[in-house]
Amino acid sequence: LPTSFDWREYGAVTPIKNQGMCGSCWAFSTTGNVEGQWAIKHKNLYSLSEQELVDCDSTDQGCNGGLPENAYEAIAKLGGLESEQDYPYDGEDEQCHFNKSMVQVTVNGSLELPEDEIMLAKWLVKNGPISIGINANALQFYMGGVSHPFKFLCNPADLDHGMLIVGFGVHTTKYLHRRQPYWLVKNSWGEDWGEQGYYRVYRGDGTCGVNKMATSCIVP
Ligand SMILES: CCC[C@@H](/C=C/S(=O)(=O)c1ccccc1)NC(=O)[C@H](Cc1ccccc1)NC(=O)N1CCC(N2CCOCC2)CC1
Repeated sequence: LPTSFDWREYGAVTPIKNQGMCGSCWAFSTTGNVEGQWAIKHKNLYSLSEQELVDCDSTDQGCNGGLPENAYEAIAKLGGLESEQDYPYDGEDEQCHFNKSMVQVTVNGSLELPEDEIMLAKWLVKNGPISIGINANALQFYMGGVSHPFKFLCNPADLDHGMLIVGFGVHTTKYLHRRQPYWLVKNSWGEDWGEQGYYRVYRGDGTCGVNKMATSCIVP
């Protein structure tokens, strides 16, 4: 296992997006995973439509929340995902205007990944970015660095936010030279949030439940 890895270096990650005032984090977590899986398998990176999921995935609740696993299933049932430009994001629940002839990518299944963070890192290096559920308590006040809140402040059982792990690394603290393994996580709250839109969270002790609901789609 390498010390660090970053799928952004391999063109498998689109720029940071912004979900606005809509609880569609689950849709961004889903498209981020599908974008990565497709790019790695087909060698081309497309920005994919979250709005299609918000409007047309009837197994989830649009701006009131959802689960990536439901979304993968919905994409397969609908017949695929349109591109961001063909079905642009509006950040509110709208009438579904999915056009099957405009489908950019398709999905034909999904995987639940192990909770073991070493196995997750190995899977990431081999296969690509991973969709996760996480407890977002530590995100409200995150100003950068490696987030490692106490368990009672970030209950790993209370997952409420969908995000995307795109890589991992180790941060060595300046003064005490303490090694902090971290996950590099893509958020969907714009580039002004966190570290240019990204979140680094401690890797190795299930912080905030980062390992509790790791999934990926399977692309043909
Ligand atoms: C109101 C929806 C909020 C939204 C994220 C919004 S957010 O804006 O990113 C944010 C998050 C945290 C703090 C502040 C802002 N959260 C979700 O969509 C989260 C994302 C998630 C949670 C757990 C694992 C993976 C992904 N999901 C949800 O909120 N869900 C809604 C309830 C649903 N239930 C399924 C069983 O039947 C009853 C309904 C499950 C998914």
